[in-house]
Amino acid sequence: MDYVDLNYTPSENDLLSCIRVKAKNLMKVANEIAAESSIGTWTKVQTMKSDVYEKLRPKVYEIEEIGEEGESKVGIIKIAYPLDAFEIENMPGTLAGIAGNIFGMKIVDGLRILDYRFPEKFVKAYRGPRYGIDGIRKLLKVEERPLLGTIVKPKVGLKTDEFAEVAYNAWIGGCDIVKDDENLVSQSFNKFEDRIFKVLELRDKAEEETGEKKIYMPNITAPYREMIKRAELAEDAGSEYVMLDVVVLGFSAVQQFREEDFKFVIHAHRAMHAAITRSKDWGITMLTLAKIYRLLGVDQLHIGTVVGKMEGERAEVCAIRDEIVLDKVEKDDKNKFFDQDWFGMNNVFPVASGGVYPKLVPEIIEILGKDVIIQAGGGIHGHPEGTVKGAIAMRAAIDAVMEGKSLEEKAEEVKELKVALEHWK
Ligand SMILES: O=C(O)[C@@](O)(COP(=O)(O)O)[C@H](O)[C@H](O)COP(=O)(O)O
Ligand SMILES: [Mg+2]
Repeated sequence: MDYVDLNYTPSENDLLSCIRVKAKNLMKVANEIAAESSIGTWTKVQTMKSDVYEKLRPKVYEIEEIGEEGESKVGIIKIAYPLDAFEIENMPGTLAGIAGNIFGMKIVDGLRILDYRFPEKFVKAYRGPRYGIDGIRKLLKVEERPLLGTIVKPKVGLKTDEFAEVAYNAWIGGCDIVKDDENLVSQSFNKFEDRIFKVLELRDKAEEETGEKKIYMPNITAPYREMIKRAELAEDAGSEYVMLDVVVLGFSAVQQFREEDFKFVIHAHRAMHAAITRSKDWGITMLTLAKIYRLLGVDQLHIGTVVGKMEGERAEVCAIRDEIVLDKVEKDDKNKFFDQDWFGMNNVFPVASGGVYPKLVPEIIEILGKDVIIQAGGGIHGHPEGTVKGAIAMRAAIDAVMEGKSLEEKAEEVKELKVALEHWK
């Protein structure tokens, strides 16, 4: 058990990992996971140097058995990795070790990474978000209320002009933000190079007519070099934002994009995350991914709504919010397994999206607070009277909360909200 040292006290400089494991023998599997995720393999090797072994060997410093499932024991293990084992500025390289082969080992019946604690030196090796919540509020000139966004629906299929008109209607109705859907890229019926100019032209028109700052989030997700070309187009067209499907793009592309010289606010969509985050026995928690994306420098990130169509319990979604919003996070041993200091790194604006409609707005704000971007696609374009009225209804729902009124009271003032409350009981 070379890698197990239950008397070890982690140092401030260690990268810490907390893992839920299922296995016949927790001690043995903890030892194997520590080995396989660092300098070891299935057998002793004659090529091992004592200094390598001493300096770079991680230590399993906690093993807590929490239950049994069939013949397997279930436990929470914590491993402390010395930073010298990593090229700390290289996120994909780091994850290849601490979140790589270990998932494939026969000896584990379940392995889920619950949380990482990134020490100061590691955190400071990353740029983090360029804007953070304050920077985005300044840009949109919205001081306190939640921001309102929409996703143009149908997801794909509208021609460029049709798409731009829907965007314009959403802005006129009161949306701050209009975004592409995660799978709208540059299909033949709506080419990116056409859409970006057409939509921003109508954005400008909507700004003039409403006197409000309006934002378009174009999805530039594509193979890297093509993504850069689209970012340059967005820059030329006058976009302050871009949207990245961060999970399908990969950690390398997201890290590299943040290190380019663009000044965009980066909106991170997490399509495919649930393939990694949803199973309670396997994978990596969304909280852990969210911490990684904060380091990599996204400014906005989808975290769930609790009350909408996507999976995500209240405690977990609130824990994720804490990790991306707060500067000093305290552990709760339920979703947050380490105290995490972000050493002044900018925070990330949480995005609540997925099956949202006006009736859910008060609950979302009660759960996540006012520093949230509330997005509705179907909940706006599905309004019986169309997009403009749908946006008016969602905006009124947010205003009701800010004014301390019930939705029903507000619906007496704003008939579009009344229609929406009737339609989506
Ligand atoms: O395609 C959709 O489903 C959405 O555009 C929402 O549309 P609706 O408002 O019409 O539901 C978003 O992609 C989801 O919110 C993503 O999920 P999450 O935010 O959980 O990552
Ligand atoms: Mg979508």
